[in-house]
Amino acid sequence: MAYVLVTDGIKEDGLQPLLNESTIQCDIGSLNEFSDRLDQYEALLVRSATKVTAEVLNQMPNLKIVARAGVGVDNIDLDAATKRGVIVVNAPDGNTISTTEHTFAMMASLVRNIPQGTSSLKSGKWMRKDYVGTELYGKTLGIVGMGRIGTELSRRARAFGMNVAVFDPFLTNDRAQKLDVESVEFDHLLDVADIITVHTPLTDKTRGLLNEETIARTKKGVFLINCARGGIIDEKALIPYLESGHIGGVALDVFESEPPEHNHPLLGYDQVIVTPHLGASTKEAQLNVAAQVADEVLYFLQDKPIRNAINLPGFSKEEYEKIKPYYELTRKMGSILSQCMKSAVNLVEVSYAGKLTELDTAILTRNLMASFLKSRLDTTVNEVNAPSIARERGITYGEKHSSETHGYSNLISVTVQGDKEAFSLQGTYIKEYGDRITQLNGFDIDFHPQGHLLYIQHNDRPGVIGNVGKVLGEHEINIATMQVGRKTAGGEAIMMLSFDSELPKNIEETLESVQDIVKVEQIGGV
Ligand SMILES: NC(=O)c1ccc[n+]([C@@H]2O[C@H](COP(=O)([O-])OP(=O)(O)OC[C@H]3O[C@@H](n4cnc5c(N)ncnc54)[C@H](O)[C@@H]3O)[C@@H](O)[C@H]2O)c1
Ligand SMILES: O=C(O)CC[C@@H](O)C(=O)O
Repeated sequence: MAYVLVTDGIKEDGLQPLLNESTIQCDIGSLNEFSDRLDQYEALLVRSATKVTAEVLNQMPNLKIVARAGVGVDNIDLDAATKRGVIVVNAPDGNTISTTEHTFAMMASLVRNIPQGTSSLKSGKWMRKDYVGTELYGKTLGIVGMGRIGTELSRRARAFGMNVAVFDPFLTNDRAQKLDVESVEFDHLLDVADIITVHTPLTDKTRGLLNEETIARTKKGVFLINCARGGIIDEKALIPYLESGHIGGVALDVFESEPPEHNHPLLGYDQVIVTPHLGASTKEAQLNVAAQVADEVLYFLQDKPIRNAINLPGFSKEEYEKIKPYYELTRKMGSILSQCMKSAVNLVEVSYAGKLTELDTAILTRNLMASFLKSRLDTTVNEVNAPSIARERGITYGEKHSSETHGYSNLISVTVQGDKEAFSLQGTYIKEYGDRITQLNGFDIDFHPQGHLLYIQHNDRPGVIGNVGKVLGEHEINIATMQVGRKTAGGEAIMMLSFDSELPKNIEETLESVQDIVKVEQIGGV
């Protein structure tokens, strides 16, 4: 039975895939309510209220996946999760339309004083002169961050006859042209926009993007909107410009601290309209994000591919199908390399050739590194934390795509480099034969990496192979397969033997005492 905890009132209708699964027990409530059982959960589903801190992760030693029913993962300590090997997934597009529509509604309300008019009329006044608005038609909307929401918003703004100027360092000219928007530098956007709306994540680069200095550059009467993350617009910086009348109005759905204090200075200004982080609060969005994360968690618990991991390279189902056969091969190669090269390693180089160059191989390299490190360390290592663990241990690794296929349709070549020695391995996947190791430390060889293996380096002399057979026979060890390889007659040679069962621990020493044998390594668990 897998235990899953669902918090923050994630919409139950969307959780059906998890609730209907007989091998999963889903508890619904808060971390506090289930504090005596936190150690049993493998999956945790949250919206934004639950703070998944390093401390919470420590209280959940069995946790393997945190799923955020929404986009922003700023309530999750990603570094701590990654270090622990906990996968973090989100629901990246389930609430895009709702948040776009909310932003648009905020913009329309802001320029036409709708909230102010509503409360004034409800308080018994009829103030038509005070609430003269501004048309959207013909105005320039400045969008900072042209991702999912920025893009959807630009379409709606164009439909309203607005000009759209966009700043996003990752936006290509081609895409800007297709979307019929003008891609501009940030300073230019500040100069030309009548309304500025931010749709970036909150990062070190975007925190305080609109601050005292940058707001000073904006047009007099500018309207500012933040339905992304509190802090992208510096709240304090707004005050002098609201006082002076430079800013025409501000619409905020998000705040630096949520909820904002009831005497928050911005709440006192009539030109400031606010909603309590309602961007994603529609029936449709909540159903979408709940269903998206429920599917992801279910797939994960069933060992199926997940698509929206934040701390793993993402790939589609189609890509996964293509990558699957090489996944097992890279796992085995990592394990063999780690066991053959017992000394300290400071560099791992992975090269992909043939069909593999058409794929996103980053996940394969992570898998290989995880398997390589796992054989050496006594901590949880997986594709998520392999990069940070390698860094911590001073191991640099990299991958490249190469044209050297050596006649195979696909080929993975790995070299691990230490201070004094290096070790290399090549492997391929052949549909009819499965995974094969085709070269080991420069020796051509061909074996299926499976079961208990013995790697022997020796001098190419008559009788060595017979002596190995004799020693193993004396220990009643039955050889399943044997492969030999050499570079030149009478020079260095290797043997790779496989066995049906585990070998005695001391067999390496016994074999190393045989004449002309240079080195023996047992390779287990492949
Ligand atoms: N109010 C809500 O309820 C609500 C709901 C959903 C999303 N959000 C927030 O909205 C924001 C946007 O969401 P999205 O789904 O469009 O994200 P997204 O990842 O699709 O888009 C973000 C865009 O910002 C751009 N960007 C990053 N750094 C930038 C920088 N320094 N300057 C300019 N552009 C930069 C990226 O290139 C990307 O195109 C996020 O902060 C998300 O958390 C809020
Ligand atoms: O859970 C929510 O309603 C907030 C969602 C939103 O901020 C997000 O980042 O997806």
